[in-house]
Amino acid sequence: MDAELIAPPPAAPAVDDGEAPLPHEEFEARLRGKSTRYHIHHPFHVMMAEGRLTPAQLRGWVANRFYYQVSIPLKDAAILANCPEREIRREWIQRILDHDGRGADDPGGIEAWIRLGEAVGLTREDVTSLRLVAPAARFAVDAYVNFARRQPWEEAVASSLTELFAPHIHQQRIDTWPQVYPWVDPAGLQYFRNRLTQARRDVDHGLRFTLEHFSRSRALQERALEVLQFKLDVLWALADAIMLDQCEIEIRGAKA
Ligand SMILES: O=C(O)c1cc(C(=O)O)c2c(n1)C(=O)C(=O)c1cc(C(=O)O)[nH]c1-2
Repeated sequence: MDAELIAPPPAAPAVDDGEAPLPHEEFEARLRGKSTRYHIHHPFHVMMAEGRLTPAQLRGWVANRFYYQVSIPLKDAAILANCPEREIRREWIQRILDHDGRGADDPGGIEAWIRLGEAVGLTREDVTSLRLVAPAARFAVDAYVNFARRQPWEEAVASSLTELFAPHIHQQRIDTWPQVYPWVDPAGLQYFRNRLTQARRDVDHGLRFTLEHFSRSRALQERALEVLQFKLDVLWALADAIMLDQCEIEIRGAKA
């Protein structure tokens, strides 16, 4: 099954409708203005930051989110496969290495997420087997990978720009978890620390490209905003899926 249905409609051709493109500063402000729809505002993430998740719920989030972690390199490989520009590929390939790792000295983000799993009390096998991943979480993440496979690579680049807002949520976890979840081994937070610099570097590149490429017409700029909204919806749907999964587990537990 794939999750194509929640992807936005195919791109409209970049017609010159007479409206001038927004200046870069204004276009960037519109993209950044999408932060109000970021999953940091989702009730599950609000509860997480306030320390209101039970250990089982926090473990459920880590286990489900692992499916996003292992899918990001597939999404980035789809962008590489569709992109004929060597300069872009040279930069973009770093993202795959960040997650997959470069060898023993740099085991990469997927390994760091497994260690986060261990820090919250899961086993490596609990995480890597994907047996705790809810069906709707898979659907949300697959929609993102399928989008990158099927849509123009330039749109897939723009869809990664939710990372504009990610350093804030990573920093929030680094700041709050030691107080509100003192039972979590702090070594497990290394994933979030690594992402602070990696996400900023990714965003520099992705934003520069998006501002240039999509400013060729006002219609293209609107399309970039639509694509960013699609990705925000993927993250929101993923949080919905995880929250509902935790409710279902509790209901089953109460019945048992
Ligand atoms: O923990 C988060 O809330 C969060 C959000 C996002 C995001 O905004 O897409 C990413 C990440 N983390 C992340 O760790 C990561 O590596 C990442 C890559 C991408 C992407 O779209 O290419 N998003 C994100």
